[in-house]
Amino acid sequence: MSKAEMAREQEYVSRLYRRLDGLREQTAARLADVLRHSDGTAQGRWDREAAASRYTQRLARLTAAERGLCFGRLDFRDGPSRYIGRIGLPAEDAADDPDAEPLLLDWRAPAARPFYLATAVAPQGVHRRRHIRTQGRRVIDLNDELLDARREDADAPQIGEAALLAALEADRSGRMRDIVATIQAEQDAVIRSGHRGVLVVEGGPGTGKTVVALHRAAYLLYTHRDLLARRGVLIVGPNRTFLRYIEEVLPALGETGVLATTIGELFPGVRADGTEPPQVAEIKGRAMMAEVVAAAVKDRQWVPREALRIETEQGLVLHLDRATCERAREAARRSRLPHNRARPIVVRHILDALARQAADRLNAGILVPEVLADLEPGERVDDLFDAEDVAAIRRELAGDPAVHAALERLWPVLTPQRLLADLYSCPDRLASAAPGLSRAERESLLRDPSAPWTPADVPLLDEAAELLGADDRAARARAEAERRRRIAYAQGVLDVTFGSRSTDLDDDAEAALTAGDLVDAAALADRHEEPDPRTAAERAAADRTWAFGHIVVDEAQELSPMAWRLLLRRCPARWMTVVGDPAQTGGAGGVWSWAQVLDACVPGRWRLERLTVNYRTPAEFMDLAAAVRAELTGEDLRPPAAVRHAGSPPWLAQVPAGELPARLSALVAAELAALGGGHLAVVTPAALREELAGALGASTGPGEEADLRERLVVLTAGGVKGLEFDSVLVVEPARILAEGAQGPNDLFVALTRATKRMGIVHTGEHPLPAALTRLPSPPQILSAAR
Ligand SMILES: Nc1ncnc2c1ncn2[C@@H]1O[C@H](COP(=O)(O)OP(=O)(O)OP(=O)(O)O)[C@@H](O)[C@H]1O
Repeated sequence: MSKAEMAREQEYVSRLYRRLDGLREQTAARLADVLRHSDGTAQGRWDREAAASRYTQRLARLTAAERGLCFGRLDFRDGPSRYIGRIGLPAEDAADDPDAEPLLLDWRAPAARPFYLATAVAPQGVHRRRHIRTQGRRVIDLNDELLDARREDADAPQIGEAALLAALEADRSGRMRDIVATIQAEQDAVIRSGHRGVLVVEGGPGTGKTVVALHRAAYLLYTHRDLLARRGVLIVGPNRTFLRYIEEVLPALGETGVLATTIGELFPGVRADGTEPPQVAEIKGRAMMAEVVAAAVKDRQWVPREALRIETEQGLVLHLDRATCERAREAARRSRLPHNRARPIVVRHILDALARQAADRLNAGILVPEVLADLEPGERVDDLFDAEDVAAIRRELAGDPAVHAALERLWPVLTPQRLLADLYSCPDRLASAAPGLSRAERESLLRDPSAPWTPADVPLLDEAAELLGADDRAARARAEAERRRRIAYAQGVLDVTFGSRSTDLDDDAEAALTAGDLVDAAALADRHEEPDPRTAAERAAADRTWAFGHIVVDEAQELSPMAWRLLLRRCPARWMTVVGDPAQTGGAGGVWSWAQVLDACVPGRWRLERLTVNYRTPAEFMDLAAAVRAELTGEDLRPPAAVRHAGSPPWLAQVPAGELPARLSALVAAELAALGGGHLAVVTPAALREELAGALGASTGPGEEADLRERLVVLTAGGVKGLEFDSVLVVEPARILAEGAQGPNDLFVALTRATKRMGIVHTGEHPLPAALTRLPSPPQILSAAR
C-alpha cells in the first residue's frame, strides 16, 4: 500500500480518535454535572440516578471502543465511502445538521452489513472493501479486496483473509477476543438472524459458535436496546473457567451488564459447588425427575390414618380425624396454588374444625347436669358460645404450639432446600416419590442432609421452588401499606399545590390547572418511588423468578432435560440463542438431538443453523481428531473445513509408566520453551490431574477450575471444553476414553483445542486407538526431553 494512502487513512483514523476523545470528555463532564446537582426531592434523585446510569454506560462504551476503533472502509460504486468500527461516531456538526453522514458506522448498523457480506458475485454496490489494521492509534496495515464481478475467483469465501489469518495465528492469551473486524458471512447470518424463537447454532470444533453467540448478544442489545437493557440478557456457560475465558468479549464490544453464569449458580442463595459421580448427575437431570419432585411435594401433604390427638396448652384434648384432614387437603389441592401458598387454606379448614370442636367440648363441660338443673322451665341452651366466642377460641388455637405442630405435620411450610434434603436423606421418601427409578438408582441419590449442593441439584431446587411457591402475603401486605403511605403523602403534596394556587387566574381555566388536575395521587406516588439503582443483570442475579429478555446458552449439548426446563422458565418469551456440538457431549445426560428437547417445549419455534468452517484447529489436528472419533464410534463425522495448517504435525511419545510425572515435566518444559510466549494446556484423565499438576508445579482450582492467565494449565477433557491454547499435550488418551461417560467425545474435545502444536503422551499400559499409533515421534527439540 502506498505511503500516501497510509497517511490519508492515518489522518482519518486520527480524526476519529479526536472525535472519540471529545465525546468522552463531554460525557464525563455531563456525568460529573449530574452527580453534583440534586434538588433534594425524590423526583430529582430519580432523574439524577437515571441520567448518571445513562452517562456511565455511554462512557463505558466510548472507553471500550479505544482498541481497534476503526477496522474497515467500504467504497461504493456510487455514493460516499463508509468507515466501519466498534461504535458509531456522529459527525462533529451532527448537532446542527442531523443529516450529516456519521464519521464511523457501528458494525451492527444495517448500513455496515456489506462489510461482512459483499462478495465479488454479490457486491451489494461495494467496489472496494478495505481492512484497516491499527496498533494503538496508529494505522499499521491496509488490505484491499476489489469486488469486481468480472473476476473469476468470484466468491472467495473468506472476508479479509490477511486480517483473519493474523487473528487466528496470534498467540492465545487465556481470554477470548472479539472478531468484529473479521466476521465471516455464515457467521454474520447467525449474528443478525431475526428469528424470535430459539436459534440453535450447531457446528464442529472451532467454528466460532461461542464467539458468534457473544456477537449476537451484542447485536441484539444494539438492535433491541430498550427491551433487552430492561429485561437483561443471560449467558449460560459450562463452568467458571469458561466464563472467565469469554468475559472480555462483550465489554470489548461496549456491552456491560450482561449476566454470565453456570446452571449451578442459577438458584440465588445456593452455592452448588459439591461434586458427585456423573451417573448420579445424569439421574438428577432426567426429565422424569420433574415428576419425582412433584410427588415429593404431594407426599408432604399428609393425612393421618388414625385421628391425630392434640393437647393444647390449656390442657384441652382435641382430635383431628382423617375425614377432616382429607377435606382440608382436597380444598387446598383444588386451589391449584403452589404448596406454601395453598397452606392457608389447610390452616383455615383445620382451625375451623378445631375451634368448633373446642367450643363443643367446652360447651359440654359447662352444660353439666347441675347447670342444666338450674335452667328455667322451657329454657333450652344448646350452645353457650356465639360466633364471636368461637372466633376468639380459634385465635387462641392458632397460636397454640400443639396445633402448630399438627399443622406442620399435615402441610409443612417447605423450602426447596428442605424438600430435597429430606428426600435425599430418606430411603422411604425416595421410594415413594421415585418408583420409576431402580433401587440402585435411588440408593445412589442418598446423601447426608448437610452435604453441599451439586450443579445437578439446582434444576431440581428450581423445580421444587415452582411447586412450593413462597407464601409472600406478608411481603405483599407490607408493599401495599407502603404504597398507601406514599399515596397519602402524594395527596398531601397535591392538596398543598391546590391550596397555594393563584386565585388571580381563576377565570383562566387552563392556566389555573394544578398538579392535581394533571396527575392523581396514585400516579404521583408511583413517580416518587425510589428507583432501584442496580442494573437489570444485578437484579436478575438475585431473583429466581426474573424473566430474561434473551438467553444465550453455550455448550448446550451438555444440558440435561431438567436444566432445559429451568432455562425455559427464565425466558418466558422463549427467545434464545443456543450453541453446541453433539459430537462433543461429555455428560451422560446431555442431548443428542435438538428436536428431542425442543419439539417438546418450543414446537415450531426453533430453528437450526450450521457453521461449517473451523477457525481454530489446524487441518492436521482436525483430521486426526475426526479419524480417532470415527474409529471409536463408527460414526462418519464430517469435520468442519479447517482454514489453515499448523505446519508442525501432531506427535506421540511413549514413556515408562513409573516415570510419567518426571518425563511429562521434561516435555512440558521443552514445549514451553519452544512456544515462546504462548499458552500450554496439559489434558489428563481426571484420576491423574492432581498428581500431574503437582509434578508440573501447576495450580489447580476447585473442581475443574484453572487460571487461564497462567502459561501452563492442567485440565481434564471436561474442563478444557470450549477453550483453546497455542499448544496442547494430551496425556494417557486411553484412560480419558475409559473414564468418561462418553469417552470418544471427551477425547475428540481434547484433540481439537490446540491452535499451533499438539502432542500425545502415553505409557503404553492401555492400547491406543490405531489412528494415534501412526503418529510420528516428537520433533528433535523435544526428543531430548524424553
Ligand atoms: N471470523 C472470525 N475471525 C477471527 N477469529 C475467529 C472467527 N471465527 C472464529 N474465530 C476464532 O476461532 C476460535 C474458535 O472459536 P469458538 O471458540 O467460538 O469456536 P466454537 O465453535 O465455540 O468451538 P468449540 O465447540 O470447539 O469450543 C476462537 O479463537 C475465535 O476467536
